[in-house]
Formats: sequence, C-alpha cells, structure tokens
Amino acid sequence: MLEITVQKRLGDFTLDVEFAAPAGVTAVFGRSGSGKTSLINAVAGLLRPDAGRIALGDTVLFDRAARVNLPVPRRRVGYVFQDARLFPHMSVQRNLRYGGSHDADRVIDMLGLAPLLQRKPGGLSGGERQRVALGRALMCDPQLLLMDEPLAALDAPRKAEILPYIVRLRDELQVPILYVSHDVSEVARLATTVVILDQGRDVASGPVGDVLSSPEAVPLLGVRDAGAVLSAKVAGRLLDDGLTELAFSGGRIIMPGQFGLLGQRVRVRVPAQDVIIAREKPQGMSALNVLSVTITALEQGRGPGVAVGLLAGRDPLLARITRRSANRLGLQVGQQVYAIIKATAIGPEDVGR
Ligand SMILES: Nc1ncnc2c1ncn2[C@@H]1O[C@H](COP(=O)(O)OP(=O)(O)OP(=O)(O)O)[C@@H](O)[C@H]1O
Repeated sequence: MLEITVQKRLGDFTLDVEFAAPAGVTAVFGRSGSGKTSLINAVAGLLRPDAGRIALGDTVLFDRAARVNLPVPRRRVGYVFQDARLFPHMSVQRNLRYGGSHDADRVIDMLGLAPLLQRKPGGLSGGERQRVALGRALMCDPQLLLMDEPLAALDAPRKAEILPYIVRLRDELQVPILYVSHDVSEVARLATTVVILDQGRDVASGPVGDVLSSPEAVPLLGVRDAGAVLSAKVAGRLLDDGLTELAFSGGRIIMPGQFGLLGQRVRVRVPAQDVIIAREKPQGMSALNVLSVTITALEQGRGPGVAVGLLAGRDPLLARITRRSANRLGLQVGQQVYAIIKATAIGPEDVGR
C-alpha cells in the first residue's frame, strides 16, 4: 500500500492531495494542468513537497515532520515516461542493463523482449520502445512503478499491442503502479483504483467502477468520458453474427466482436452517453440490450444534461440524458426503469481484463 499526503506550492498552483494506492494499478486521472506529473514527481523524489508524508508499506519515502527525504535511488521506484528515453547508441540489451539486472530473464519474458535484444532503439516501433522502457524500469527491482502517460504518444494499434503487457505486469508483479493518464478507456481497462485530480486536489478516489460511474464525477470527467465499468463474464459467442454475449449481475449484454474465452472475466466500459432510459420495457426496437435497473441518483449538471445513477443487479451503471427527458419521464430516485444500451456503442477498446 502506498500512502500519499502531499502539499506543494508551484507558483500560482497548489498541489494538495491525500490518498492511498493499494496493490494493482491506481490511475491518476485529470485534465491538463491538474497536477498529475507534479504528484508522481513528488513520489519519485524529483519534487520536494512543502509538507506531507509518502510511505510505501513500512518504508517512509518522505516525511516532512520527521525530516525524512529518501534520495531518488534509495526509493526503488521505476519510472516510465511518455517518451521511452532510451539511449540511441546502445542495444536494447544494454539499455535494459542500464536499469539494473534484477530477474532479467523474467522481465524479458514478461515483456516479450527476447527478439529485440540486439537491436538499437532507432529501429524499433514506438510500442516496442515503450516495452523496452518498461523493462528497464523493472530491472532495478522496483517497489513501486510510476508511469506518466506511457501510451500517450502511441497510435491506437500500438496502444492495443502494449496494453496486454501492462495488464500482465499488474497481475504478476506485487508492486503498486501509479499510472497517469487522461484516456478514460485506458483507465477503465487497467485501473483497480482511480484518483481524479482537479486543480491540484484529489476530488474523487476509490475503486474504478465506483468512481467512473458516479454521477458527481460527470463534470470532472467530462460528458464523453463518464460511464460505468462492469465486471462481466464471457457467456456466449454468436459466431454467425460476430457478437459476444456477456453476463453480469444485472443481466446479459451483447456486443460486437469476438473476444475472451468462454467463462473468462472481463471488464467493460459502458459510456454514459450511450445509455438510454425508458419507463416501460421497449418492444420492437433494434437495440439488443435492455436491462431492468433502479435509479439511485439524479445529478443535475450546469448544462442541459442530467446524470442518472442506476443499479443493474449489484453493478452501478450511468446514463446521461437531457433534463427535458428526465422531466418528461418523471424520473425519481428509487424508480424501476429500463436501461437500453446500443450494442455498437461498446467497442473492443472498452473491454479489458
Ligand atoms: N516549477 C513550477 N513552477 C511553477 N508552476 C509549475 C511548476 N511546475 C508545474 N507548475 C504548474 O503546476 C500545474 C500542474 O502541472 P503538472 O505538470 O503537474 O500537470 P499535469 O496534470 O501533469 O498536466 P499535463 O496533463 O498537461 O501533463 C500547471 O499549472 C503547471 O504550470
């Protein structure tokens, strides 16, 4: 467990955060300038807080009151930046060695680096370079991994190629990962915990499914990014139609594409703007997914929208509809309604493990 309390003044900007990051990936999410990089620099030891305490299990990295400030190398932190920052004149193998030599065979295997070892960074794709940068960060036997937008410079296919490796690190290494991103699909696929920063403050934090589906988070995340993350199981394949059926606590949903093995657990992001609400069970419509749900919250935004918190079985869902529709339907907390999700609204980029 990584426990962070940090206050730091940077010109007109103040970073003032307090949260705990358990094992797994903790995504630090926020708009540009919200303080994400400053926060992880403070954890790495590159930025000295004015006040606070940072502890990783029993190891205190920083404690202003106790005058502890471990130097960067003694923090045993692996840091991966947006650009891989490899040495261009060294082979991949030498770049990896530069990080250390801890458990080298395992790291090379986990990240699929064996075929790249003799090559120079200039001849690698962006995704391959980031895999090498990840490997180098792991070679120092880190107790904590910091990743600052590691996929931001990559195009969608390269991102898709490297995400499974990060999932593997999350599942096989026992170290907490602080992962800065402003891509909500990435966060939904990878994160166990999410912390949202807004103007230097942590304004929401908790399990990914709870934070991303909370109606209060809509103004923080933006209308496009708000949405639930369902934990589901692959229940069936509709091979002729190229569809996959998923079962979760609130019923079944069908989505395009063939992915996962039967019975495999997956997580699926359901964007709030793709959920429609009906008071009666709709008949004769093309949408494949109709779920019986209960309204848990109605949160009016500043604009014309209303965020509607829903419970489908034990899983929260979120819909964003216009205030006009909410009034016309007479929606109220506690009411049982139907949520309609268009199958094509969910893409492969919304599905993770
Ligand atoms: N040394 C500094 N002096 C003054 N202001 C600073 C300094 N470092 C950072 N800031 C300011 O602090 C704020 C937070 O910066 P930071 O880089 O942490 O944000 P961020 O969320 O990582 O942004 P981005 O997503 O654009 O990388 C910004 O307004 C930035 O201008």
